[in-house]
Amino acid sequence: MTAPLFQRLALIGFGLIGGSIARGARLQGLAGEIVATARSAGSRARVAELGVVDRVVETNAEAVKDADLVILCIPVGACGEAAQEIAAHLAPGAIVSDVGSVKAAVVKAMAEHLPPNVHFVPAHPVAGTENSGPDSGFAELFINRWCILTPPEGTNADATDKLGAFWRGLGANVEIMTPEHHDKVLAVTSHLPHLIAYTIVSTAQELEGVTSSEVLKFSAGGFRDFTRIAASDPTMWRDVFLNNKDAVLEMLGEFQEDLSKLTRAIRRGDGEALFDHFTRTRAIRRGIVEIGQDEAAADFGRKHPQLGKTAAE
Ligand SMILES: NC(=O)C1=CN([C@@H]2O[C@H](COP(=O)(O)OP(=O)(O)OC[C@H]3O[C@@H](n4cnc5c(N)ncnc54)[C@H](O)[C@@H]3O)[C@@H](O)[C@H]2O)C=CC1
Ligand SMILES: O=C(O)C(=O)Cc1ccc(O)cc1
Repeated sequence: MTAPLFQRLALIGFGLIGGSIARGARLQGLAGEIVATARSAGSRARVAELGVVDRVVETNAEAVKDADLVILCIPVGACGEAAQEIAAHLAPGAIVSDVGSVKAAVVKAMAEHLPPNVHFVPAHPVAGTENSGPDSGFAELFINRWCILTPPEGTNADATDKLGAFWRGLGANVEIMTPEHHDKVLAVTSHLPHLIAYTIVSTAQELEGVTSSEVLKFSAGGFRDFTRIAASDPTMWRDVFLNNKDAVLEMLGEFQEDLSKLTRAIRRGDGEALFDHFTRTRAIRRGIVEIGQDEAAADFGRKHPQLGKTAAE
C-alpha cells in the first residue's frame, strides 16, 4: 500500500463539499487521519454518527492542530473569520486551502490572517448539487469534474502540486488560474445561471391567474431544472453574490443586452433572428457534450474501480 499524501487532513465545515471530500479521501486513502469540525453540536454529532472521519472536534483551532492539510468547507463569507481563528494554531509547513465558489474576495480575506510559514493554495471544485448538510456528500462527487486552483503569486510550487495531486486522487481534473479570471469565468458559467433560476422560479410562483399547483403540475423539463438549482442553499448563494459582485454585474449587463435582442425579435415576429440564435446555442451545447467527459470518466473508472459509478454513467 502506498503512503497517504497527507498525514492529517482537517476539514472545517462538513456539508456537501466537506462531507464529499471526507468520503472520497477515505476511500482513496489520501490522508492518514481525517479530523472534522462543524459549527453546531447537532452537526458534529451527526458527523460522528456517519463514521466517515476519524475524529470530530469542537473548535476550528483544535481541528487544525498538527494537520498538514487544512480545507475550509464553509460559505465564502465565513472564510476570513475562520482563517483568523485557525492562524495561531496551524502547523508550520501546512497547506491551507478552501473550496469557495468565489476566489478573489476569499483569497484576500484569508491571506491577511495566515502566517507566512504555511502554504495557502485556494481551490474551487466545480462540482456540486442543490443539497447541503452532513448527509448530502458522496465520494464520487468530484470524479471527472474540474477543480480550479488559484495560488497567489509566489506560492510554493510543491504545495500547489501536492494539493493538485490530492484533488486528482478524488477524481478531479485540475486547472490553475488567477482568482480574478476564475471569478469572471464562473460568473457566467455558474453564478449567473443560478441567479436566473432564482428569478424565474419566483416569477412563476408570483404569476397572477396561474396557480402554483399548475406551475408544478405542468413543469416541463426546463422549469424543473430551474427549480432544482433554485433549491440551492440560500446562505451559500447570498455569499457568492456579495463576494463576486463586480463580475456578476458585468455578466448580468451582457445578459440583459442579449435578452433585449431576443425580446425585440419576438415582439417583431423576427423568426429568422430567433432561428439563428437557437441554432448557434444548439451548436454550443453539442460542442460541450462532444468535448464531454465520457472518455476521461471511463478512464477514471478503470483506474479506481472501488469508486463504482463514474460521472459519465
Ligand atoms: N454546494 C455546491 O454545489 C458547491 C459549493 N461550493 C463551496 O463550498 C463551500 C461549502 O458549501 P457546501 O458544502 O455546499 O455547504 P453546506 O451548507 O452543505 O455546508 C456548509 C458547512 O459550513 C458550516 N458553516 C455555515 N456557516 C458557517 C460560518 N459562518 N462559520 C463556520 N461554519 C459555517 C455549516 O455548519 C456546514 O458544516 C461554499 O463556500 C461553497 O461556495 C463549491 C462547489 C460546489
Ligand atoms: O447543482 C448544480 O448544478 C451546480 O451548479 C453545483 C455547483 C454550485 C456551486 C459551485 O461553485 C459549483 C457547482
